Amino acid sequence: MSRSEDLFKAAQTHIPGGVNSPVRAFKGVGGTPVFFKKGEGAYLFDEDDNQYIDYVGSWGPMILGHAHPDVINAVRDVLDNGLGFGAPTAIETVMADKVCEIMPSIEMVRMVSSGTEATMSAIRLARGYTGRDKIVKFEGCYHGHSDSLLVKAGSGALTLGEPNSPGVPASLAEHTITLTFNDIDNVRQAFAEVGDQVACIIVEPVAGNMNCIPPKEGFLEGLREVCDEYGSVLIFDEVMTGFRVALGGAQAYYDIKPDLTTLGKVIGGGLPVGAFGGKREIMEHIAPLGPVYQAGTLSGNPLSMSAGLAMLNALQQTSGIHEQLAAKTELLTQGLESQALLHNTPFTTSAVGGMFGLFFTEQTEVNSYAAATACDTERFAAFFQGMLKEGVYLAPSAYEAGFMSAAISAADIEKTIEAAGRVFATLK
Ligand SMILES: Cc1ncc(COP(=O)(O)O)c(C=O)c1O
Ligand SMILES: N[C@H](C=O)CCC(=O)O
Repeated sequence: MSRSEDLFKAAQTHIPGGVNSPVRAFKGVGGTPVFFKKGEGAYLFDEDDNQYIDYVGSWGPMILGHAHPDVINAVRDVLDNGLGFGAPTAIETVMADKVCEIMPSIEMVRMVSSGTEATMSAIRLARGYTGRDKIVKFEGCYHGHSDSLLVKAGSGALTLGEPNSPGVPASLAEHTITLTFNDIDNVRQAFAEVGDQVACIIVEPVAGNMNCIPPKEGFLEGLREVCDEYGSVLIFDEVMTGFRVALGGAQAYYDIKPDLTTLGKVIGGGLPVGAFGGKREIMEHIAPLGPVYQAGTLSGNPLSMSAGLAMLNALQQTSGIHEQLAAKTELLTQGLESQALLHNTPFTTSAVGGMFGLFFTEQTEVNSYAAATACDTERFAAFFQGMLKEGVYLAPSAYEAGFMSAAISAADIEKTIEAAGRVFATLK
């Protein structure tokens, strides 16, 4: 790790905390962040030439594994034509058609450059469409770092202990109502009081930014009902779950139709992309069709569109890929649970499709923010460091989901489980 240590030291001179996104700093697990130089299939290679089985996948987009030839070649094919024009290109329509085909709740879609932009724009659209200011989100859910959404947020904000970020004006944060994920009674109660002022509910249909917490049966259905009753817009933030838990995302997996959907990660094949889309009636309020302004110089960038389209085509054309991802995730989580049991470590897991969670807890199931934040984060940190030494790269925070890729083999999973056995044996 000596080169990573040197690089981290050098990075801190001109980059705040030495990283360009806070979770990368390893504050939740201690030690020095690993500096990577290459990814290939299931593996990452660091600057010291160590190899790791990767269960982060760039936080989700590398669903086919790193440097997948279809994606790399798609980028190569358009590279020589120029990197962007700030004007329409044909591939944007192909992408829009593909997204609408895969997710039928989306009748129109607008491309942006990150998940943050997607959720920020969807919220503005919901406000503009309904003429209401208040929004509802859930504690521990993360929807990027726009002001309205950095209230009781998950991911790095939770890892660093700042779920309510300084810098967000109180006069803006007061419009964000934060409720309890998986508690539909809490939602009904809040709507009984102020429902007619609520522009939208935004939710991660599978919460992946406070570890990985699947929705309880009836929770998402309840949100749909409440939004219908009060005329609020239901936004599924599928930046993580889209094209991952099923080709059609969590909305296909749970068979619930949101009004708007936000996308990111997979849709760019690893390049910076986001998107938001949904009902035509709502999307027609976006400029230039309607008055709600939203724009982006780099939106629909040809490289990102080509990479994303290659990814979506590969996912669509590889039969059974999501079933295989789910089966491999199950193999991993069950194997880890067995090893933990063998070594008397209180531990449980969650899994939805190609997403999973690891919890150091006596509880057998973790389905709330309170339960997730009651888990033993010190043990998680020790486990993380042990696994890193064993050549397994997990998300460097107890408040992040893990991601399976199609490139990870049964043999890689077996190696991971054996490594975990050795690490569990060392945990106090
Ligand atoms: C569910 C969810 N929404 C939104 C975002 C924001 O995406 P980005 O980091 O691309 O801005 C993320 C990840 O960061 C996410 O996991
Ligand atoms: N949880 C985030 C993405 O889903 C982690 C990525 C980041 O903030 O750098």
